[in-house]
Amino acid sequence: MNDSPSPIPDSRRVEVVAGAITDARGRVLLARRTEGRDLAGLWEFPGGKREPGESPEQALVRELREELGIEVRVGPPLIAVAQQYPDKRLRLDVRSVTRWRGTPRGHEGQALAWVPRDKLPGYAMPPADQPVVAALLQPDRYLVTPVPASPADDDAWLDRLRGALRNGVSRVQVRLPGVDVARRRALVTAAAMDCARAGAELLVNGDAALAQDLGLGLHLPAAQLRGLAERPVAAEVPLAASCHDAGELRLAEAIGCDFAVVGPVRATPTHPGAPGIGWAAFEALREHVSLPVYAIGGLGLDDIAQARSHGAQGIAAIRGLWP
Ligand SMILES: Nc1nc2c([nH]c(=O)n2[C@H]2C[C@H](O)[C@@H](COP(=O)(O)OP(=O)(O)OP(=O)(O)O)O2)c(=O)[nH]1
Repeated sequence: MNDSPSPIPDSRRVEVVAGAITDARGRVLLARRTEGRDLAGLWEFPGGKREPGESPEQALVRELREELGIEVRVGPPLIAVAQQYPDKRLRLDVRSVTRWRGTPRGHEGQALAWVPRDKLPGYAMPPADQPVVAALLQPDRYLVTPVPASPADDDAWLDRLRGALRNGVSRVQVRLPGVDVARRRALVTAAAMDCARAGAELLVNGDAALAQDLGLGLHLPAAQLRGLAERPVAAEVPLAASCHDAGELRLAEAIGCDFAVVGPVRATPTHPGAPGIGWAAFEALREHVSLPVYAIGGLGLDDIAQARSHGAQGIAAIRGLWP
């Protein structure tokens, strides 16, 4: 599928800064957009448009004073999401806020709700907010396993997987190209037990039958994704896809993928000769969908903050996450 050029000119770019305001019980403050405004009735993170000459921090302090009557200390960046809307290109820059003075009230007549984190997906929100909610709830790293060189290495491979789980990985794609069916099944079964014990999610790369059989998630290579018109596994199991262009991302969203992976952002030994697309191209692709999207290609833990600043859920990696 080809990338269609964006129909929205750069002059329609709108910079918005908002707060993920979180109280001591971990609840997040949402505000409901009032009637007569764009996206009326949807819930959002309080904030608003940056004015000329304002830094994001200054804009957020002003907006939250005007809208909620509180004086905030702006915390670290959570994620900045570029998103295409029918009439504009939005960039929603969300900052964590855990410290403020005063009690938030809807000074513009907007309803407010303190929402426990796990209840956030139940609130209808604008498209740019879906990746923000995912950034609050889902892992910022996605391990893709390397292939054990020979059957003699399978035990060591499982040891390394356990090491990765101990290091905090909680979303894993088992990718075993060239490994025969029986050995693949044995490795995936053993890996699934370790992941379950660690509370981690496991997705099998490219083998829908095996995923279905073992009740595991499925990760679709782009070539498989392109042949699908509907979700190939039950709604209860995780589904993800590797995508390289806007058409593949839209298809991944349309068939109900939970998240996608886009890259290579940098050149990597796994794909010799393929140059990295860079962060600007990653961000431009991401804005076509509201799925959480991991960046892949030569990335490691040190790249997570930069990935988030370009709208990524986080990083996906083989070497960067394998101990
Ligand atoms: N504050 C905030 N705005 C959001 C979020 N998600 C999202 O798509 N937006 C959009 C809605 C608006 O188009 C824009 C924020 O501008 P604003 O709050 O100053 O809204 P407004 O009604 O004055 O703007 P508009 O109707 O003229 O677009 O960003 C969010 O979580 N928080």
